[in-house]
Amino acid sequence: MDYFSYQNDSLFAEDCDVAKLAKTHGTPLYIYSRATLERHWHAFNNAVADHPHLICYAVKANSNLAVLNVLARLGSGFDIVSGGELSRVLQAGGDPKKVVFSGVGKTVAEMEQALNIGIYCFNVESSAELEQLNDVAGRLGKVAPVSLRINPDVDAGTHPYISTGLKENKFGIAMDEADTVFARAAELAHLHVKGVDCHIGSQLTEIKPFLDAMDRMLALIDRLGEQGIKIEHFDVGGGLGVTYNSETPPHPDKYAAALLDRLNGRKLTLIFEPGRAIAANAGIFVTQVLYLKENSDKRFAIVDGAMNDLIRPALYSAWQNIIPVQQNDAPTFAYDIVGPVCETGDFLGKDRQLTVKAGDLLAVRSSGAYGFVMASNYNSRPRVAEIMVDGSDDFVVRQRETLQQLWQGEYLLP
Ligand SMILES: Cc1ncc(COP(=O)(O)O)c(C=O)c1O
Ligand SMILES: N[C@@H](CCCC[NH3+])C(=O)O
Repeated sequence: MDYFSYQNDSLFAEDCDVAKLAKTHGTPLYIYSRATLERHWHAFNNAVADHPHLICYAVKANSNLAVLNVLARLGSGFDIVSGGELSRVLQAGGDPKKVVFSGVGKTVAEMEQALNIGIYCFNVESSAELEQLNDVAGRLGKVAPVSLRINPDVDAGTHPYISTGLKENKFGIAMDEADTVFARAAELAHLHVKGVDCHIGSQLTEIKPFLDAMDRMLALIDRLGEQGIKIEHFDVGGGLGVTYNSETPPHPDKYAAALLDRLNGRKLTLIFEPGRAIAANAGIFVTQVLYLKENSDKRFAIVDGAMNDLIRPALYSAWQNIIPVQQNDAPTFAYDIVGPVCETGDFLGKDRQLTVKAGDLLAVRSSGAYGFVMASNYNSRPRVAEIMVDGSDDFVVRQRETLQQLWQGEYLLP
């Protein structure tokens, strides 16, 4: 079931006419579907329903308060990477007791904030961070719950910029140091060792790399058990891919079944940190064609949305489907869909077969994850509005930025 589909040639988001939303709220515009977010979260939660688990949505994928609130209402936990994300989770009604804190560069202030609030676990990524966290917890008279993020050195088979589980990547503690760092963690007075975690990359479309990583992590967990270090949970990270084009990532059911099979009866709570798999296909980015331009080689559709609004195509050459908001049968031509930003890399798609004219609306699909959250004000472009649809209702969940907001906090010299 696709909550973004055509009714009489007009694109709908659930029961809302996308063209009408664009007219009411202007373009460019992000539109999210509540039903899709909920379905994707339940897909994970149901997949492990019979096993102790926690689904910690990766806030970085889409941190709009309404998105977090929809998931918090389902009982979701959250994977955060900053004090800012922790504050957002609280603001959205999320339960701090279900928060795991990842990231290679947690500051003392962020550690203090999370310890004072009382989160589920810190995912510690280096020896230096471990010592720092122990000191901070001691100073506050607290015991920090910790999991060590281990870099299993497996190839996730994804884009190099979003691969995180190789030795050459900055993430996690190297596997060959893991036993020593765990032993150190176990003897530090202000830490309580709870778990082991890994996250090998994003947009994985095969189960095998996950299982390769899991085998190495389970071997570590078994060794730690023999040393008397009891591990309560295994956090498998996020990374499950989505269909942007023709990828066929496993359904969470299949993915979880394979992991549970590998657990082989071990009594470990499983933690999942899905971001993209929950949010990407729950959102579209709507943009309007400003001008058509052609030369002897190329046709361009110049649209009002740009790389500052949706950077994935420019940054990773990511392919996202671009579809008309109003379908028709007229002949199609190959267009590069480009934005107004002064960069050659400013494109949303290249060589797309479309029928378009100035004024038409286009929707870039799969834009709910790593879309708005990566937006910038480059070229002094205000960040766009975000809408959430729920059946036939639509809600502004973030207002379009104003020009005044752009230079708020900037000052002229006296
Ligand atoms: C530690 C951690 N957990 C979870 C995620 C979410 O990843 P994804 O959106 O691919 O599920 C990321 C980002 O890759 C991450 O770095
Ligand atoms: N921003 C990336 C994913 C990064 C994953 C974060 N650890 C993307 O759009 O694909």
